[in-house]
Amino acid sequence: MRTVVVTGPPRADAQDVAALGAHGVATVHESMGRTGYLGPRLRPVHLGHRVAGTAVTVLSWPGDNLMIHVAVEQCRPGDLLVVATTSPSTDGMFGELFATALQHRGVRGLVIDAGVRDVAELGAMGFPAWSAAVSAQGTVKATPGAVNVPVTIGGQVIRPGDAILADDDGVVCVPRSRVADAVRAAEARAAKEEATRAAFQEGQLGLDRYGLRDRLTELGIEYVTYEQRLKDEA
Ligand SMILES: O=C([O-])CC(=O)C(=O)O
Ligand SMILES: [Mg+2]
Repeated sequence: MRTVVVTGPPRADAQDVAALGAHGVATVHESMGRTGYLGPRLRPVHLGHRVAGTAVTVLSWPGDNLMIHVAVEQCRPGDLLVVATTSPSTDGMFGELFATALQHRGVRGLVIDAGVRDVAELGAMGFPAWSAAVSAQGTVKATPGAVNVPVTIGGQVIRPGDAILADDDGVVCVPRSRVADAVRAAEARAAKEEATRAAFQEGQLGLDRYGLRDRLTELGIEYVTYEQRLKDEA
């Protein structure tokens, strides 16, 4: 593989990314037409974090974290490191030493389609990470890869500078050119959900609020009393 390190790619607008971070992953994913979600394999290493940042991408050989070291130098405050491997791997490519270096550079977190280790230390440092695995398996620093090229995780293409939002529900990628739109859409959805929440707190049913009773009729779903059901079964 040819080693490519792309320096200084344009990032999504910092204010838009900050506004995105006010919303949950599910809200943003839904409001973008159910796109961008990296899938359930990417799990939070620790619960309770919600971060939004701009992607610095890494394509690494499995079991080799050389390119993560290269990528650290490319990171700026507000970035979020996104690591993919050229073939599936669960090795523990990332731990508290990397997190220390990234924290020093103002990096908001890590998304890695492989393993992390030093889980207790990452928790104590408050460094947010989402990974496909937790693994103590050590790795080498030997093989070329790429930094700041498009990578694919969970079927989603992540380009350098895209906005990444991650929380307890997982990770969503918003293309750099769509972040402002995504914020507007998320705000609209959040307002709609706020009204729904208030209605549910008052006891309104989803069946009525969403007009689902007609749907049940269309689907031919019948209501039968328990007694009738017993008779029918007899
Ligand atoms: O050094 C490594 O290979 C990964 C690790 O454990 C760390 O970053 O602390
Ligand atoms: Mg370590």
